[in-house]
Amino acid sequence: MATFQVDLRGMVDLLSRNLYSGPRVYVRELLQNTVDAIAARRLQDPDCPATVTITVADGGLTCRDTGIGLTLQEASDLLSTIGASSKRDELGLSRGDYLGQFGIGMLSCFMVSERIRVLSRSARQPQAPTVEWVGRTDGTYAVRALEAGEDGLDEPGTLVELDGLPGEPWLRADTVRALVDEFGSLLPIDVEVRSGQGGATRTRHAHQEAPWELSRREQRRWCAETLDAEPFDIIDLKVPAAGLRGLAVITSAHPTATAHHTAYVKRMLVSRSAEGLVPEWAYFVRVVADAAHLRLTASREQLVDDDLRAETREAIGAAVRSWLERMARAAPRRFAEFVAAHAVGLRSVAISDADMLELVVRHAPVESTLGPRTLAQLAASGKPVRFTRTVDQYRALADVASSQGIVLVNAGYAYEEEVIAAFLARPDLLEAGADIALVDPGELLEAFSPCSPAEEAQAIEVLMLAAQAIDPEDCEVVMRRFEPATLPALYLPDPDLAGRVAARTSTRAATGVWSEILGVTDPFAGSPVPRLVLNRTNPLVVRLVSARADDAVVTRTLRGLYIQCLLLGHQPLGPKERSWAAEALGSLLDSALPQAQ
Ligand SMILES: Nc1ncnc2c1ncn2[C@@H]1O[C@H](COP(=O)(O)OP(=O)(O)OP(=O)(O)O)[C@@H](O)[C@H]1O
Repeated sequence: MATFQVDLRGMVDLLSRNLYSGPRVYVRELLQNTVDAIAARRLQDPDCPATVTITVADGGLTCRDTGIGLTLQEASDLLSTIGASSKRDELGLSRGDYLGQFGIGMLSCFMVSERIRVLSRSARQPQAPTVEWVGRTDGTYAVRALEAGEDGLDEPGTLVELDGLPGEPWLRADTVRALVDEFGSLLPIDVEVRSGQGGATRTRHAHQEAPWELSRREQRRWCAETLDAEPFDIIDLKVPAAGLRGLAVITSAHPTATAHHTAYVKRMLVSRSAEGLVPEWAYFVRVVADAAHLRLTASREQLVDDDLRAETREAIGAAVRSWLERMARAAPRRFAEFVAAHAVGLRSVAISDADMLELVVRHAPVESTLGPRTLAQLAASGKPVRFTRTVDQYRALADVASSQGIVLVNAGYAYEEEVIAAFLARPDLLEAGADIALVDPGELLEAFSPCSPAEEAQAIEVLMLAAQAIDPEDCEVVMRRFEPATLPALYLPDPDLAGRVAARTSTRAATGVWSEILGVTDPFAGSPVPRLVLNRTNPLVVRLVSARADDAVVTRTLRGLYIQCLLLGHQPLGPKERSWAAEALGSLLDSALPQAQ
């Protein structure tokens, strides 16, 4: 049977240049091999030295470790076969003790060097001579045992030598130091970087404490420096199935911001933009963690999207949820602060996420005429609850609704109405018998007491004048008795006013032409218009209907009341309404000032 032919140069190119996000990862692959080699040597000699020395000189780099080293046979088999690794068991499964598994990491060095030279002495065969392996980007290699008298290694371990491409910036000493810090700061081995004349400049790296090993105060400082933000809170994370230890940092991130998590595996940095570690609803969480058992992609730059990662995500979600629940119970003020900072985000997620909806319904208060209340509390209040679509409607109707025993909810802020709709569609969350609906001005009007026939008769002239003073298409003026008596009039806007006005305007424009041709009538002509309800219990209204004032005065008063209601309800004023406002104010000032002599 024939076997695949491999174009070696293409293969080397593919695995070195195209697998990784950039050349910088060569430092990580070198470090990782040293860590694995030291781990392997420790299995037979727990007290063996654990040091790595990286020397940057003459445009090249060497990396010397005190690891297990390689025999001639191992060097031929493992370094010369793409995909061969000593870090898998007989069944080809990755071994938990090691970081490597794919047998390709070394090839990443070809991104920065045409040639890789490895000198190695096996700790298993201390008497054997040093082995030399030299590989090139064209896929050729040579392996041999050094002759007596040749410059080999004095002690077991491995030295990897990279020539460096001419002018290669990734091999500059400061870059190498930064990369060692980036990938290896938490590693439990001594790493030294030497540079300058005779390796005179020496810096020590690694051995740093991980963020989750620091005190809370240090963790906060770490967050401020690394995540560029003061955390709202920090949660300790432990997910034994994934061997995960870390922190969930609660940030003020926006739901649309991409969640970047920092993932380490066995204390080696995998990624600062790891994905899939928290459920979508927890968009405000940034995870910093080490997860020994999570699988990595071959480039080792992302976590594999598998069942274990999903299980881990669930567990982290549960930890965040119980943090939220705990805070809602034990520190309501702080919780309110959190909800206020994330109100829009939490609600936007709640619309499509059942768990978040439950949380929002139970813990996030909305503005209501009873004060700030959660939707769950309102549903359990036993009172009719009506919500408004805009903040202005809420302001206009709040007092009147309360006096009618109706609880009014302001659902005028982003996503509030959608959250209420989602809540109403969840019978499992909704209290039986809860009465929650969109406010209907007609319903409010019906709840007002009608005037007596005598009062009606008395008001008939004023109401007829009203139909001339204010265009009935803009607003219909009616009279009722209602509380509070201090309120002379109430403006009941159509809950869908904005949409209706826009539709009517466009229909008017269309029907202007079409009604003539097709005889089409304005479909909005019969729809409910906003109403101005005069309050017969208010002394000013009583005076208006009982004193036979001049028509002009009645007109001005009615328009004045109308403008006052519009302003109170933050309704927009058109040019006509603005001129009425000026007129009303002008006549007020006029009557207040003494007449000129
Ligand atoms: N510093 C070293 N000391 C001892 N053996 C080494 C060293 N570097 C590489 N090796 C040997 O060479 C093999 C191939 O290394 P390479 O970095 O290509 O792959 P890997 O580490 O096994 O897996 P991965 O591709 O996941 O990194 C290793 O399995 C190991 O046996």
